[in-house]
Amino acid sequence: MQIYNTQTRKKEEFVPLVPGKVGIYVCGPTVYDFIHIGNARPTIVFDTLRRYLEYRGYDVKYVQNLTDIDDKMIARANQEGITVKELGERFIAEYFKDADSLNVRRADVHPRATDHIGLIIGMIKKLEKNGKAYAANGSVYFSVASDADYGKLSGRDIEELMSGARVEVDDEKRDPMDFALWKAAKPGEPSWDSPWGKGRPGWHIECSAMSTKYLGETFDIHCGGQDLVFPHHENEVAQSECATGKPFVRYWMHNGYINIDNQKMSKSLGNFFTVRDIGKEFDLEALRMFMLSAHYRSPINFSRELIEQAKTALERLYNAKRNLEYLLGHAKDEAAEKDEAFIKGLDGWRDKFCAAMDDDLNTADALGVLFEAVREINSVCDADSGKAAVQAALALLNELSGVLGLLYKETQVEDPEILALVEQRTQARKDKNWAESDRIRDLLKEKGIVVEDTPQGAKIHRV
Ligand SMILES: Nc1ncnc2c1ncn2[C@@H]1O[C@H](COP(=O)(O)OP(=O)(O)OP(=O)(O)O)[C@@H](O)[C@H]1O
Ligand SMILES: [Zn+2]
Repeated sequence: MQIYNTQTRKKEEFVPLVPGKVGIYVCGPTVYDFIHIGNARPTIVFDTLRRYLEYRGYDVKYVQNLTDIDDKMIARANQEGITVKELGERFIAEYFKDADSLNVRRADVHPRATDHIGLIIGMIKKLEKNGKAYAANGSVYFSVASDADYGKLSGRDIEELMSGARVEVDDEKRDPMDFALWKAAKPGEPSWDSPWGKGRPGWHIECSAMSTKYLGETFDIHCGGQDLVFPHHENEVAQSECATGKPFVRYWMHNGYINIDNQKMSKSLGNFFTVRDIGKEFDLEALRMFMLSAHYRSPINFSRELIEQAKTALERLYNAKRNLEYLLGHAKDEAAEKDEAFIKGLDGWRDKFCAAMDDDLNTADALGVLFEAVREINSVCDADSGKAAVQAALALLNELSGVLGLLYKETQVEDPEILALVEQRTQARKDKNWAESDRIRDLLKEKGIVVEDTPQGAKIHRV
């Protein structure tokens, strides 16, 4: 697989550190509010990366942190009159609700910053010992000037950064580019004991400390949105490499923005839609489809029309699936003449799908392949097809859409109450009692069941 590595600014062949195993760290949300659909992009895209690597046989360890202490957390908790801990618990639960409704699998570990204070302090002490950090008035800062490699991830020139940085009045930092590893406690803020007095960790250090704990000092893939390249990830590299003396991350992957009118969707600009709100208007599987319809590094300008399009595209996949399930229930055991070539041809679709995903996780092209495959399946599979052919087509459709985390909703209806209603409706139609048949159809619709009358009888499926 080729991966575009932000650090080298080119596509590189992905070779894991340990054959057969992959360690992935994704910067997760700061849990002070509901996530917006910009935040949902890395969540969905990197969940798909994980699924694909597993599909290709890798044993993946996937870690996503939850930032549950920082300035935004403290400000919001004060505003709401609750503790930072209560705020964190509330929005961690809300985050998982959204992740579940986007069919994003739980990470193997979801470390929280506040559960790792001792570990973080240990790393800061190491940096101090290595001459890379200094304490000032109960806070500790990373000394950017002490790190000759600083700027290598984002490709920024350190001299330029230094000269451009603003010097704050009363600044206790030696250089304006230095950043906080530990922040001395202010009155009313949550704090922990440390060698420098009471305080709390800075944001960047939590990711360095927790990724190392769960994935090792050097690991394979680190992901996040483009806005994190600088300063967050640049600072992570500096902290980790200066603490361990080893290379930190082998491949850096960054997703492009979800924009509104070509401006990044963000809380501070107020131009955002939460996943929860979009979920009131659309089935969130359509939002997942929308995210995967573009390459993860391309910006997407958000519009409702694009989600509508994604919904229609998704419906085409579900129709194909239902059709195959229906055919399977009626197909003959013996193969039709056309079946052998058709079954052989299915492997070609799988190969093309993987070729697209191998090209820097090109989900847009992979979806294109899936739709081409569906077009062929729809035109070849019919009432004459043998069972094996229909089964193979259905398996391929489920397999490839499963890699993308799509097409997971139940399509078959087994609920006895629903089946009894369908039976009553069939009887009403036989009796030419159209009013009753329409009434039952509407009742079924309310329960999310659509009835289609075919020459073979009533076909039902979930909406
Ligand atoms: N508009 C966007 N498009 C794509 N990814 C985004 C967007 N906004 C944030 N992200 C990503 O979402 C993840 C969670 O970010 P974080 O919790 O820092 O967001 P936030 O601070 O709440 O967002 P905001 O940028 O709106 O203030 C990060 O990987 C970040 O890069
Ligand atoms: Zn991070």
